[in-house]
Order: sequence, then structure tokens, then C-alpha cells
Amino acid sequence: MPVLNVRGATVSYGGRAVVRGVDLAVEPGEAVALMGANGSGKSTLIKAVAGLVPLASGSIELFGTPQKRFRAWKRIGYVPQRTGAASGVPSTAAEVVSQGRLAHRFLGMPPSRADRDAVTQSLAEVGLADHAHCSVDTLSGGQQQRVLIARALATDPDLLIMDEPTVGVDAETQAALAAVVADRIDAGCAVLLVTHELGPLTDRLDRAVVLADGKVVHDGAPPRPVGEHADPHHEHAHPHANGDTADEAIWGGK
Ligand SMILES: Nc1ncnc2c1ncn2[C@@H]1O[C@H](COP(=O)(O)OP(=O)(O)OP(=O)(O)O)[C@@H](O)[C@H]1O
Repeated sequence: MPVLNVRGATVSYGGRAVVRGVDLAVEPGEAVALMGANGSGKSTLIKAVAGLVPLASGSIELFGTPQKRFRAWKRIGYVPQRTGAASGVPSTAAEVVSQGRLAHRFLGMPPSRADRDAVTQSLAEVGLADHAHCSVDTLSGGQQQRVLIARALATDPDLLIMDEPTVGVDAETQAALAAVVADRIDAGCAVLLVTHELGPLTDRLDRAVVLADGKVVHDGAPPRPVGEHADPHHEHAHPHANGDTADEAIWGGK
């Protein structure tokens, strides 16, 4: 049974369909990249999965349950597109990460030992153990992004959905975060990763789904990493060299 099963999903903004009849299934433990050019509908699709925007038509099942009846949101970690973790209300990194535990808690109950441990561990995983009590608005943009990733990890998800989680994060930290996500994949967590380019997680991806103009135009093997170009057997016709933009239509240029 897929952890996520999207069938014929259409999402419209003001009467304009920006996600158009998308099918997308993610199996348990599978790591899938969602790719495509700016404006192709990637964020809108995963917002629909997270229940943040309604479907105009089609259906979404989460862990075999229709989304409308789904209640086990603690099984899903969601890292939204970069907005900064600072909300205008002063809160510490640990407070933001503890939001990831809210679905685990009974209403009105203080955090349990398990909640506190999960927050501490998630902050340590993203390398911010020393910043737990820092106000997020004093952290850099990249550190704020790591706080949002820690918040998603803190729920101990079975499905981790990330919308360009490493934009604005330096290469070294990207590699460290990729290792954190790879550990979760090893532990059986499924991942749906919105990304423009395949970074250090490339080797861990099972599939890439590519959107163009709101539709799926590819669902299969991830594109080869750029390093592949160094391979002497590499036989890729460079679209930029001859004016052919077919590859960009598939993988989405930026
Ligand atoms: N809240 C909104 N109201 C109206 N139109 C929107 C809204 N959000 C997104 N759009 C439009 O919907 C289309 C798809 O946007 P979306 O953000 O899903 O694409 P994306 O593939 O995630 O792009 P990017 O890579 O730039 O984040 C775009 O044309 C965008 O302008």
C-alpha cells in the first residue's frame, strides 16, 4: 500500500488550473524527487498533499486513508518552501521544533520526556544542538531552514515531504542534511523531495517525477548527476549547444 497515492489531482487558483490531473504514488521507504521548472506546480501539489490547498478534482490517499478522513498527521513531516522559521513572534529554535511534536500530544498536556528528547535529538541531527535556546530571528537563513527540517524530523515521520529544503544552505551543510535524510530513508521513512537540482541525495533517490505546466511528463529514473558528464562513456547531447530544449522541457530549466 502506498504511503501517498495521488490520483487525477487538479488544483486551481482563481479558476486557473496549475496542477492538472496528476497521478503520483510513493511506496513505503521510497525516496522520490519532484522536479520541474519554476511555476510547474510542484509546491502547489505538495501543499494539496499536506491539506493546505483544496483539490478541484481527483483524490489523495495518505497511508491508505482518504485525505479527508486522515488524522495521523504525526506520520508526516513537512518542510515548507523557504519562508524563514521566524514568524514575527519571538520563539526559540527548540520551541519551533517542538511544534513538530504537537500531533503527538494530548490537547493541553505539557510536553512529555519523549517530546523533549525528540526535539533535542532533531536539533542535534541538523547540527543546531547549541542553538536550541536561540531566538530563531537571530539565526541565519540557512540555520532557520535547518530548524524547519528539525521540526519535520521531530515528529518521527513515516513520510517526509520537503519543498526545496536546502535552498540557501551552503554545500557542506547540504551534504550533512542529505546524510540525515539518508539515515531516515535507511530507517524506512519515505521521502518526497521537491528540488530543482539533484544534490547529494541523488544516489538515494528511487525515482524522479517531473512536472511541466501542471502535468507529469516523466515518472521514472532520476536524471544522472552532473558529475556523470566526466564519464568518458557519457553520450548526452547538450541541449544548450544546439538550441534543442527538449531536455529542459523534461527536467525543467531554472
Ligand atoms: N496562492 C496562489 N495564488 C495564485 N496563484 C498561485 C498561488 N501559488 C502559486 N500560484 C501560481 O501557480 C503556479 C504554480 O506555482 P507553484 O509554486 O506550485 O510552482 P513550483 O513548481 O513550486 O514553482 P517554484 O519552483 O518557483 O517554487 C504558478 O504559476 C504560480 O504563479
